[in-house]
Amino acid sequence: MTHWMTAPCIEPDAAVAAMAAQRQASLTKPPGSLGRLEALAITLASLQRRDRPCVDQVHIAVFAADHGLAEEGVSAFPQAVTGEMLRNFATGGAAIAVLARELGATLEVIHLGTVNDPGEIAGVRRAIVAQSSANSRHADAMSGVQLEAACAAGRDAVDRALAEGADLFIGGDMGIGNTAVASALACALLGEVPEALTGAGTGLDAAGIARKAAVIGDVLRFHDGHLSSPREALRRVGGFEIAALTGAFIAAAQRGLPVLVDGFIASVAALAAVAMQPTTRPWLIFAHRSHERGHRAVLAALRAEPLLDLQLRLGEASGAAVAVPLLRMACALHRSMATFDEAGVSRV
Ligand SMILES: O=C(O)c1ccc[n+]([C@@H]2O[C@H](COP(=O)([O-])O)[C@@H](O)[C@H]2O)c1
Ligand SMILES: Cc1cc2nc[nH]c2cc1C
Repeated sequence: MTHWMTAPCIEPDAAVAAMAAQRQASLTKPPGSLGRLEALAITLASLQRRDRPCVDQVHIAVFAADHGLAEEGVSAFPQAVTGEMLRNFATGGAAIAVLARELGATLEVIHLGTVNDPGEIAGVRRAIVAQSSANSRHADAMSGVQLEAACAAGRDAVDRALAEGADLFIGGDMGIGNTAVASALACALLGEVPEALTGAGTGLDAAGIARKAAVIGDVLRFHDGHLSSPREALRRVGGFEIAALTGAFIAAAQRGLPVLVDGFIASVAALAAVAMQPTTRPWLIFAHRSHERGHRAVLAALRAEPLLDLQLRLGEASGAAVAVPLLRMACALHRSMATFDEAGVSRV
């Protein structure tokens, strides 16, 4: 039996795209003058299979997990922060909580496992895979069973989004050490050297980045010869929240729910998703270029041109949330502008 993550995704509707393109051409503006906002509206129309797309209902799922690799000193922050941030997400003080409120978006936080587990927190969904992934410098980051559980947690979040009637899915990440993990996975998927894809994360200096790249080099050597399958690469060198995002992106594309992809970590999950099931790709809209070194190469590999470049490097879905108003504007223009005929304006 084929695994659910390799089942094909829904195809965007080319007929609706053609109708939306025709409408764009009829609106009172020089053709093409609204630039990428025009393409955005047409893309959303083809994904949502409606002539007038909308992004009123946005579902944001933030997946939090700890990483065994963090014990190698690859982050500027202590590992305890992952668990501590769970409460901050739930009580509304985290950046994504503020942005979700501004957008009127649904925010759910999914706890996949932390070393300092804060226990039950109202507003945080427990889907514990393990306290942490294992240290991929010396072991597989996770077992096959753990990989399945993490990917299914992402798929389940998409199903909740659909049950709520979401127009758009956003996935976010929280996990100290996860830029190193994402860099290692991106190196495995792209055949790149660590130096090309290793950055400051939460704020390492140049010496810290060099040490982090050396650790990633060790990780890649330890798993050498076993990273050619994207699924195996995700299991051996990935993390629970990255696997959840990978599962979520594939599930969203299989169910026909457009995705707005956040920064570096989410984009590496997108890379894994597209490697596992290439028909995922049309469902992914890339929100921003993160300041994290490596994001540019990952976006290039995905042939993605992100909407924003604001030097954000926070993660937790914040960059995607910031881009939602652009999508809303694109839809409003597409829906509500007058046509040349309606306004009695002369065409060329
Ligand atoms: O998504 C990004 O572009 C991004 C870039 C740098 C850091 N982060 C966030 O910072 C944490 C990982 O940083 P680090 O230094 O611990 O690897 C993790 O919680 C991410 O959400 C996120
Ligand atoms: C405080 C803090 C908040 C975060 N949110 C996402 N990654 C983070 C990393 C840190 C350190």
